[in-house]
Amino acid sequence: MELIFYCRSGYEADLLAELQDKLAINNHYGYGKFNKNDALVRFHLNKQNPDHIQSINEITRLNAKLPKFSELIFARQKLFLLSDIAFKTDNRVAEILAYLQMACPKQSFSEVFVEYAENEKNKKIAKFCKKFLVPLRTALRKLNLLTPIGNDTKSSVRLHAIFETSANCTLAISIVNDSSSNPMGIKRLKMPQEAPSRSTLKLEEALLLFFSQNQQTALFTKGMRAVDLGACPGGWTYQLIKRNIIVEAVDHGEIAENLLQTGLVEYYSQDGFLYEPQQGNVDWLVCDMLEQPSRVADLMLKWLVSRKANAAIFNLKLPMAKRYKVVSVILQNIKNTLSTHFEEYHFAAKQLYHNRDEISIVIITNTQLLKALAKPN
Ligand SMILES: C[S@@+](CC[C@H](N)C(=O)[O-])C[C@H]1O[C@@H](n2cnc3c(N)ncnc32)[C@H](O)[C@@H]1O
Repeated sequence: MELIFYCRSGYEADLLAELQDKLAINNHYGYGKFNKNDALVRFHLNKQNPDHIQSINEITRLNAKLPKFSELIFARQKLFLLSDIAFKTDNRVAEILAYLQMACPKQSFSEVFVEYAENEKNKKIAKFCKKFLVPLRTALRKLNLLTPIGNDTKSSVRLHAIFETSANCTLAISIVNDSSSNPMGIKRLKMPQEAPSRSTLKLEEALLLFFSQNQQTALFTKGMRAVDLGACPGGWTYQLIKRNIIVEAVDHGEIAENLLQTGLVEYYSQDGFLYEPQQGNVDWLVCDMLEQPSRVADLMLKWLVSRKANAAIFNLKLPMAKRYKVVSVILQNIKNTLSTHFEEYHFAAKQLYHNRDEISIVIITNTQLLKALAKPN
């Protein structure tokens, strides 16, 4: 059995190191393969018969013992390989359907993605993928292999047709509640016109990835207070005031005038490492200061442990080399400190599409906010 993961181009070795580390926790061993900058890693699991195509049920059972997609920092998508197909004819749709009927007859899918791993080389296949989606989807629908639109009892698996060239295709499946719901594992966002910087998309994506809509509504309520360290020109502050949060924006730089005019932003030209909240504490601490990651992590912990903040969202800049190793030590230190000081806490970390050489982290330590997090989707 082979697993397929997408990641940011250039991060393949980091993702593989993470996979080896996290799979070994449950005694899963194997080997990974990737080409540098391909944005894709294939991981062959030992002790799983490679020639036997497992049933979807078997895959689901196996998946329960693997690290969850949400636990993988560098993975943009988590897939199970069905087959690599070298097309023999021009009728690619027919060949894909023939394979599916042979390998997993009557299996229906919640949806189908025709996609590629996002790298420089693959840009030329984008147009083909876009065109190929319609005939493949139509053919799957005709055979009742796709959950009909509007049907609430959706299949628990998604079909992925992955292309590098039009002559070959890799068929894979993802488990709907343990994978990215975005084609290519990429959350595409439109730059909001009133936001003063593209950085705003980092916080918007983080909120969408880490929380469901219901959770967001419960976690960000009118009148809550936040501190934004390294706020300028104000992209993150913009996301917070959009959610009716009062923001103390801290930075020596210049904050966008339109944010100040909302009446929800108080600007403080101070050092983020020394700043103290105006009312002693806040609901949310956010931080996008480009600083040494361990220094930022320590600062976040200081606020959380002393109850100056109930929750935090922050970015950690990644080092140039051994990124997984360095970051996993920092994250383990964070978790150790949290476990010492809190009976219960929520922690998640991910490299987002809008992150470059950084990762985004969310931590919630406050009991009320943890309850809000328990809201169903
Ligand atoms: C990547 S930018 C933040 C962008 C911002 N999140 C946005 O969405 O517009 C980093 C900011 O951190 C600020 N910064 C760096 N070190 C700081 C410090 N010690 N105290 C306050 N601000 C700091 C910089 O001035 C810079 O404006």
